[in-house]
Amino acid sequence: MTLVEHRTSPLGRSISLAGLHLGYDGADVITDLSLDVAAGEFIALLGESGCGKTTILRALAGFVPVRAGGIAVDGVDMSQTAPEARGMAMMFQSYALWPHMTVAQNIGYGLKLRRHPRDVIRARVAEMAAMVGLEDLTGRRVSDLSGGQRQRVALARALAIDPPVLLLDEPLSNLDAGIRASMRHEIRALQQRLGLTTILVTHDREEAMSMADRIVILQEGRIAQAGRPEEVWHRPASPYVARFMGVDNRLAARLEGGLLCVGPAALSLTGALHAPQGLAEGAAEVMFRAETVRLEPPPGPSLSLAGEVLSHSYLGSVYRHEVAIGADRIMVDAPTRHGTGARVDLHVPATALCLFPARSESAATGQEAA
Ligand SMILES: Nc1ncnc2c1ncn2[C@@H]1O[C@H](COP(=O)(O)OP(=O)(O)OP(=O)(O)O)[C@@H](O)[C@H]1O
Repeated sequence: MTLVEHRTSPLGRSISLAGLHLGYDGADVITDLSLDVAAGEFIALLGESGCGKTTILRALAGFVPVRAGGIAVDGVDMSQTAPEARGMAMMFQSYALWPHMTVAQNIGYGLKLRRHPRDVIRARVAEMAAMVGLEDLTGRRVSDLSGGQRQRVALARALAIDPPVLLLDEPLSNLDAGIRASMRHEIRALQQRLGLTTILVTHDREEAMSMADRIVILQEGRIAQAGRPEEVWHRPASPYVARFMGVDNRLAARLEGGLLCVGPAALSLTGALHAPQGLAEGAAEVMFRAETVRLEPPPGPSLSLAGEVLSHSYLGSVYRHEVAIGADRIMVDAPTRHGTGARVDLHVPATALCLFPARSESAATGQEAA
């Protein structure tokens, strides 16, 4: 019987971060961060290097002291609780395995620290090794394993102590692209089967999108947006989030009399085009993805722009063109190649446009886009 079959209810606990301040020495890294995570939910913390993702994870695990605010698990404050009493297992980017120990010794390490009887440890190690597909390698030293196998040992070790909360710090960043893709699915499937509350730190958008129930995008220690992958993808709350989610094209615009105007082009601000609440008339900016631009008018309303191709490159399934729109430059994907100097009529479907107040970088942070 496996670990999973023993269980009648999900393991995961709810986590509540309230007004959290974290930092090192004099400087605050995280300021006034609040976030509620449901039991069994998979959250991805996504953000640029240095924005404080790992600091949040380490504070949850009890390795970074809380300066102000609280960390509650199932409603019980844990901010002063010792790391080993928090019911959380952390899997580090480096895996932090013992190279001189065998796979079995590494997987059983946390159980040994907790002074479980030998036969219990032996049984649990066998169960965990089987769960991550390493049952034939339990006697091998970790130093003689591949990157993907080490990653599985680290995951098995983290899960062996039966943690209600799993903290993953860039767990896949040392793996090559092929293994990374399959491990994403494996970890996600395992997390769902066990019902673990999981918080993943990553700077990889695709990883966050493919694994998490909810993505929390951090910007300089604050939450820029938290939402389902579909929400942050289609309705980024700010230009920062939009760029982070791959919305690379940005053009200056104006809002005038219910119209969105970009140069000579105009589009009615109704129906498919969502404008942030309270967006005033006057200067604005519009953002969209290269792959949403069409060279033929699409069926619904669209913003039509005239441009000149400056350069192109082949991405495999499409050609990416750099196109001049007046003094601006945008990227446009097309199935066929358009040569340098070609004049092109471009159409961006209204549904693909993200509209923001002009120079709204900080002002729009954390606000709803639609
Ligand atoms: N032990 C430490 N002492 C002092 N400053 C630290 C320490 N650890 C991290 N920092 C600083 O805190 C800030 C946030 O670091 P953190 O590791 O949380 O960022 P991150 O978003 O996880 O970055 P990355 O994606 O590069 O891992 C950075 O400016 C970093 O230099």
